[in-house]
Amino acid sequence: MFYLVGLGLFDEKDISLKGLECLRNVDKIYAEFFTSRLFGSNFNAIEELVGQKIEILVRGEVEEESKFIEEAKTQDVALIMGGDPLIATTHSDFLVQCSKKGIDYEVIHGSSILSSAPAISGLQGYKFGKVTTIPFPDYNFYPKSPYEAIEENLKMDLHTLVLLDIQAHKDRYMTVNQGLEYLMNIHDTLDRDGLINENTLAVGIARVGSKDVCVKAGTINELIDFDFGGPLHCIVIPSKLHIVEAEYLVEIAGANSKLLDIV
Ligand SMILES: C[S@@+](CC[C@H](N)C(=O)[O-])C[C@H]1O[C@@H](n2cnc3c(N)ncnc32)[C@H](O)[C@@H]1O
Repeated sequence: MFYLVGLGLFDEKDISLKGLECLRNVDKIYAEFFTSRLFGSNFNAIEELVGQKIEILVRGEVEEESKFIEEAKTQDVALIMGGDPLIATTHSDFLVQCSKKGIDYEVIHGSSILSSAPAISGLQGYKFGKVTTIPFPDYNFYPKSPYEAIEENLKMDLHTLVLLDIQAHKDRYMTVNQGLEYLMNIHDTLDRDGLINENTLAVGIARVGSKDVCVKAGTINELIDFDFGGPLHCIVIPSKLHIVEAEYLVEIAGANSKLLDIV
């Protein structure tokens, strides 16, 4: 049997009781931490909680080799990861592989950044459009697509959740500041008036799921040098606000109270 188990957002206490029961009973546990990571936990704490060793896999071992699927023919094997296993990851492919090979499987969901970041931003979940991710730029690689995705959402009065790149093998986790800088660099290269500029309202969010969660709203100009603290970070770019959303951003997320005059 093959189990896909989401660990949730921040530390080992975010594992559901169902997930914990499963992990205490399987023969083997593998982990991938390149799609997300629990920053409030260390690996030993998870091993101690589930009572057995866990093997961490790198991206190639997960996406190309998938040896855990073969092993699941004869044993109970679990693959664990941060967040929800089937949201913003390619892990649905493992279920397809299991189905084709006649291997039973079960998914144990975890809290996902895709619901928790919109929730803690105070904006209405059903008013979010396409999610986008800002990648770490590289030589000849600086895609405009994240900027354009936000623009498309803004044109339809939809908020945007912006995820930020993780390069776990290099221990690099993009910050809100780097993400906003990326958007401003794209803005500066446009030969037209882009919809996102330094006066655009943004919400920087850090460490969702922890007691130390940070939710700070302001213009890009105000947030670009703000210290959001340790990882993980993401950004929300709000579109047209309802008064209830604006009140939350002012009261909870420290936005300038002038926001209430313009909704
Ligand atoms: C690919 S997504 C994770 C998807 C995961 N399967 C899920 O359901 O949450 C990873 C990105 O989400 C954001 N993220 C994940 N957990 C976070 C957290 N606790 N606080 C803030 N941002 C987070 C970061 O931008 C990170 O790079």
